[in-house]
Amino acid sequence: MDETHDDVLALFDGLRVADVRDGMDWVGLPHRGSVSRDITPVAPGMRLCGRAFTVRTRPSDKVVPHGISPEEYTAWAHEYWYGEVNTSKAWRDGLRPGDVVVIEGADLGVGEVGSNNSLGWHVLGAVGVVTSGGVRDVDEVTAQGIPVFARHRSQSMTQGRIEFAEAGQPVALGDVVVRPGDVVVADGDGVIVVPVERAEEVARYGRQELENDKAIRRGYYQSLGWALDETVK
Ligand SMILES: O=C([O-])CC(=O)C(=O)O
Ligand SMILES: [Mg+2]
Repeated sequence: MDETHDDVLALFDGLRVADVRDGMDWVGLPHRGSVSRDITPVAPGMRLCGRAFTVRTRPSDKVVPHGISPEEYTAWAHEYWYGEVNTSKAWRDGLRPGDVVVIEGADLGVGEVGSNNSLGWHVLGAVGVVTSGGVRDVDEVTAQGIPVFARHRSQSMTQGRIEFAEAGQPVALGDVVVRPGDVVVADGDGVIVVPVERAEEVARYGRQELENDKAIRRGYYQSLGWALDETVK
């Protein structure tokens, strides 16, 4: 594991997306980082912080065979499509603990992330997934709790629609560029990407704003006689 990088990630511990946004503003990056607001958590309460592991997919022009039996279709879909064309076999062994799988998707109504692949990537160390494409199996993704942020919910598998293009290169999440190793933070406010070389100072001023906010809200809690919770301690 890259120790320097993990030290940087530790600086973001507990920071909300709003704090990271503030930190970006404080260090002169007001127009950078905030990912399109239509990329949202699958379920309320999902949050993640990690380093970007980038994957790009692309619309496929490969032809789906016609007139084949369902058994032949099974072999084609499982062995050819998921084995060779749209496969995470090409990159998933490169995942390390603390990675966020960031997928540049296509607006094709495809559920390229689901309960199966997101859980498999988590087994290999990923803390969650952010895609500019779609998610399916939303109820199971919710129950499993591995954070997934996506642009839309879509029923379809990828075959005949989307194929793997490359991993480990800069990708687009909407109009935000994400490079491998950039810091990705996501919660109910959406997703923000921090250029890794600015991460330390962004976290410093993000934490300043979080502590400021906590102190004010703690006072309100006390006036209301509310028990203090983690958000104000
Ligand atoms: O099969 C897919 O591409 C997505 C999916 O449903 C899963 O991983 O569970
Ligand atoms: Mg599935």
